[in-house]
Amino acid sequence: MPVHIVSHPLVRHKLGLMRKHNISTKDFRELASELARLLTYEATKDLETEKRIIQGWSGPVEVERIKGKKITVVPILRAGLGMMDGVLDLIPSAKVSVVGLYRNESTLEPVRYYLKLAGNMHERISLILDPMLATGGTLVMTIDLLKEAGCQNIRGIFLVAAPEGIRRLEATHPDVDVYVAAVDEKLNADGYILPGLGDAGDKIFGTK
Ligand SMILES: O=P(O)(O)OC[C@H]1O[C@H](OP(=O)(O)OP(=O)(O)O)[C@H](O)[C@@H]1O
Ligand SMILES: O=c1cc[nH]c(=O)[nH]1
Ligand SMILES: [Mg+2]
Repeated sequence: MPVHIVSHPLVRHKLGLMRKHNISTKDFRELASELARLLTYEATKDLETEKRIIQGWSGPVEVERIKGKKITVVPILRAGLGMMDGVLDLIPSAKVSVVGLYRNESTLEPVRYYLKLAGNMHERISLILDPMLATGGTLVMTIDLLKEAGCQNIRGIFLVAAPEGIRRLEATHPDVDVYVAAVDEKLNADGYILPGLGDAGDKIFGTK
């Protein structure tokens, strides 16, 4: 199943705080980062580990470490940057691949303006970060770019998703799993999620 709704009480509580009208930039930013950290915990729970023996304080001890593919974190500019610190808290050695896309306000189609991916993408797990999955156009274009670069293991972390975006993801990239704090009701005529969070980029960067 490509959509995982993370319903931990801390996630539900923090998302509820983010929905408040007139929330401050500071609070919105802090909560976006905290939620990203919690969602990362879920999005990485199937990573394989391998056993090895190390010298512990009382002698040799068997420990585990993450095996195989390395993770690259993929924030989608701008708003995805607001989730990056929380994710890197848990995966501090991850390489960062930056995808710059904005949504054309009239057509709602994504427009690409920047791309800088880590090397050897075929060896990596991509963890896409964006607070909002609305029509899904931005996510689909990002996955297209990652697959073109050779990445075969892609997952995404979003704070809020719309059913429309999830349907589009399932139709185009059913191999990609997404982890979300909530799936909201629908999109409005301007392509904003209802009840949603409003414009997440503006709220994280304090622009209007
Ligand atoms: O699913 P979609 O319909 O494509 O919409 C979602 C995209 O829209 C927002 O970005 P926006 O274009 O506002 O850019 P910003 O992050 O610079 O504010 C959001 O952060 C997603 O990237
Ligand atoms: O609800 C939405 C939809 C797209 N982008 C946002 O920031 N919010
Ligand atoms: Mg925006």
